[in-house]
Amino acid sequence: MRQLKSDPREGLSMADTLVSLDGVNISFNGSNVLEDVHLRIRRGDFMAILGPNGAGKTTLLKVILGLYKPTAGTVRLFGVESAHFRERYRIGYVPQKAGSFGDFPATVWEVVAAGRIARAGLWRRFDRSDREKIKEALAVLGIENLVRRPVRALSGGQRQRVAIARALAAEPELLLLDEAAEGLDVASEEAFYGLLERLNRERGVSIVLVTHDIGAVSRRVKKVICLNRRIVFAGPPQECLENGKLSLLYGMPVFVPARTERQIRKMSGRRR
Ligand SMILES: Nc1ncnc2c1ncn2[C@@H]1O[C@H](COP(=O)(O)OP(=O)(O)OP(=O)(O)O)[C@@H](O)[C@H]1O
Repeated sequence: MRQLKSDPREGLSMADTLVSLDGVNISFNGSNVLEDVHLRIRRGDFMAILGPNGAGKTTLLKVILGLYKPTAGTVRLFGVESAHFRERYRIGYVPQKAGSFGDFPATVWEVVAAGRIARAGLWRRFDRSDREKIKEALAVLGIENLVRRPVRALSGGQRQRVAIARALAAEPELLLLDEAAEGLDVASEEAFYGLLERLNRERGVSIVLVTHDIGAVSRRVKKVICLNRRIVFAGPPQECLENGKLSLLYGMPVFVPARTERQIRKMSGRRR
């Protein structure tokens, strides 16, 4: 296993670089979906990936997760080449429509406990520390009171929380979320992004989320990646909004209405 000690180009310790992609290409049926992607995800990052439909956002997450193998380029996870990386539990994933669960008959406890298997292993019984971590994940998401309920009987917002608690039960250092707020009403969406912000700030979980809603996330994320096969912009959200980068990304004028503090207070008030 090749373990890198430092990132010579940037003078940073690899301990701070959770994911690095260099010159990553991937193609399906002969057409390029990602081209020459260079990306660093660092400890403490809170990053949004934006881009039009079919831009390769989900593919990028799947490359990081090791689900897709790039046709060219290198992927390193926690300093280790992806093909040799064995500690997959360090990266949590909430896929698109993760909260749908269909008619799955499991309870909230069972679904969240299943997330712990990634860390505990399939062949070992849960010990006290596993159960504590499951309880903690439920508590962080504020769903301890739902443990006995079948997930299929929950609201969309509650199911999203279950999906995230399942990912958190494995104590990931990096959480990847793919359009996880889709289908939530505006107030639930605000609460959801607030929760991610707290996970990032208070628990030190690095977060990368794919979203179409720059308006909702721009106040919260520290960095925006604009992807359209290639990374066309990487920087602070304000710079992305001010310099017409989104219009370039989507190939048409884009106006992002910022939510005012008053609107947000009103929405939060409605939830109480
Ligand atoms: N396993 C696969 N086999 C073939 N083509 C694929 C596969 N996965 C993704 N693609 C193609 O790659 C392109 C990018 O897909 P991807 O899901 O990454 O886009 P996206 O930016 O997440 O889009 P959206 O915003 O619509 O979710 C699409 O044209 C898709 O059809």
